[in-house]
Amino acid sequence: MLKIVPNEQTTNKQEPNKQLDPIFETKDLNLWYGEDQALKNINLSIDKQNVTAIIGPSGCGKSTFLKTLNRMVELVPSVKTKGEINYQGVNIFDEKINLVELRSSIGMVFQKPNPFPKSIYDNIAFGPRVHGKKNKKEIDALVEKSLKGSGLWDEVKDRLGDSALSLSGGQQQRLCIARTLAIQPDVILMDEPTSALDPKSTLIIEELIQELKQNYSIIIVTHNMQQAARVSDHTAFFLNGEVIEFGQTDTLFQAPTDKRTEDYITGRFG
Ligand SMILES: Nc1ncnc2c1ncn2[C@@H]1O[C@H](COP(=O)(O)OP(=O)(O)OP(=O)(O)O)[C@@H](O)[C@H]1O
Repeated sequence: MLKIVPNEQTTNKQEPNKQLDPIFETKDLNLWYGEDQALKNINLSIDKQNVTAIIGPSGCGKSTFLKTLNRMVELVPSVKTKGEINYQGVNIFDEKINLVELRSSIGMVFQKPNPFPKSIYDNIAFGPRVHGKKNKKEIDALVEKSLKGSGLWDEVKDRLGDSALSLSGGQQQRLCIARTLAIQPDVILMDEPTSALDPKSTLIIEELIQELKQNYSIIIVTHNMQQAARVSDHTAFFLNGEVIEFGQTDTLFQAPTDKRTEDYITGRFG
């Protein structure tokens, strides 16, 4: 959790049974790698406890946008940003922001499953331990809860001491999701989480995304338009670093308002 008091805008919208306020609002967000501009005037409002898909052709800035949401993109030294990203009402570029807290609030799952070469148990326990949890019972409970949350518990509960590398690719990706859940985030960023998986494992992860959105806000980059249509509530279409169209997924796919969106989703380019 970020320990910065949210502004009024956030607190006064927390009414029961009403659409929750946005988890992210970007304002005139621009980003450069050196001299090359990768994001141009991005203004998006992303809902809480929703799945938002980011689609668009290769090189249009999808991953850059995703990694900007928890400032991971700044690991590239040449990166410069301008504009705002308000996360629960707090601008993440504010100098008071603690990046460790920000990144534990906004977890990330990558394209290729990347478990540590450790046991299944230690993969999940690693993050909580780094964040200071020492109590074995507490860590055991968190490991179980996280593996249940990613739908992997029943498959691994009798072999928690086995190497994570002994799991299948799909299981490894669910382990990586469990590892993210163990940090107790509010948001899960997913960068093409199923592109390295077979259709069956893909389906399992897509079903999992539907369950996870009850408790988390999910933003997923995908090249697969059917996947965006299946799993997301809202979709943003990016092109050359700009958001061309953003809206309800059904509307964007069935009645796009911009010709470029239509051309992309009908496979005319990209
Ligand atoms: N580390 C980097 N250094 C310099 N330029 C980069 C870096 N990462 C990305 N870029 C450039 O920024 C632009 C957007 O890249 P990005 O990876 O965000 O696109 P993408 O839409 O996610 O592409 P893909 O679908 O191929 O993964 C591209 O022109 C890319 O070459």
